[in-house]
Amino acid sequence: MNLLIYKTKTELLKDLAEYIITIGEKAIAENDCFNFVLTGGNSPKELYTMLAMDYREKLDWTKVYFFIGDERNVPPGHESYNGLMARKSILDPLNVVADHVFFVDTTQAPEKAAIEYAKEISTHFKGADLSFDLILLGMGDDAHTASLFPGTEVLGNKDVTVDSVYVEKLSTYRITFTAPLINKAKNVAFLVFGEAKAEAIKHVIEDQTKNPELYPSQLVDPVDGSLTFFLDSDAAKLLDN
Ligand SMILES: O=C(O)[C@H](O)[C@@H](O)[C@H](O)[C@H](O)COP(=O)(O)O
Repeated sequence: MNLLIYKTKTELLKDLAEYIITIGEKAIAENDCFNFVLTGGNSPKELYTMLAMDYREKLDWTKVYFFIGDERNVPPGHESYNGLMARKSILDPLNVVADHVFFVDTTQAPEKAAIEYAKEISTHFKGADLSFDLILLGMGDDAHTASLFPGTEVLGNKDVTVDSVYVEKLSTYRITFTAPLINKAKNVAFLVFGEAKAEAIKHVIEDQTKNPELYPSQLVDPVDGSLTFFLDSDAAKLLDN
């Protein structure tokens, strides 16, 4: 596990953008494509815009396939649909073509949407191991990641798949990568900044005895891949030096 702590969010985002480009270049050199899973939420918006604007010429974006690690149970045009945020901040500015975008079809019921999304991903990987080149993750102040929320059934899903889950505290369904699917990735990177996340980060990174029911991000432990935390000093403030 790599722990990278930055004084400012700007420094963090620049380094993370360069990290993403480096992984993309390697994936394209090796397999002529870069399978890149975006995180939802607010944290990545600035990063996505930076990639689309400042790093437009730094990667052959036509070789990138974009996925989303979790989705809310709202229509695709809804303002809180993660896919819409991704379209606005990076996909449309980079003119990404439709068949390079794999998002959750939330016009279907959550369970069906999850099954369909898992099928699409499996078809994309032509039945081979579902091993993404990079999965970008955010983290909530309750230590959830993707839609792996504390105390939810999906935490116990041992399948390498996409699942639907009812999240009591939000009174809504979510569709999410399971922890085993995340852990199949070649590289996983958390993007976490701000003081509100400091308590969660401390538990996720420093707890000797893991308690993933309470701190689901502790489930992220790639089988063969790399795990890197990109934190600002506020999010890292409770960590022992
Ligand atoms: O659908 C989502 O909201 C995300 O995938 C979720 O896991 C997010 O990464 C965290 O909730 C952090 O969200 P912020 O970046 O908005 O703090």
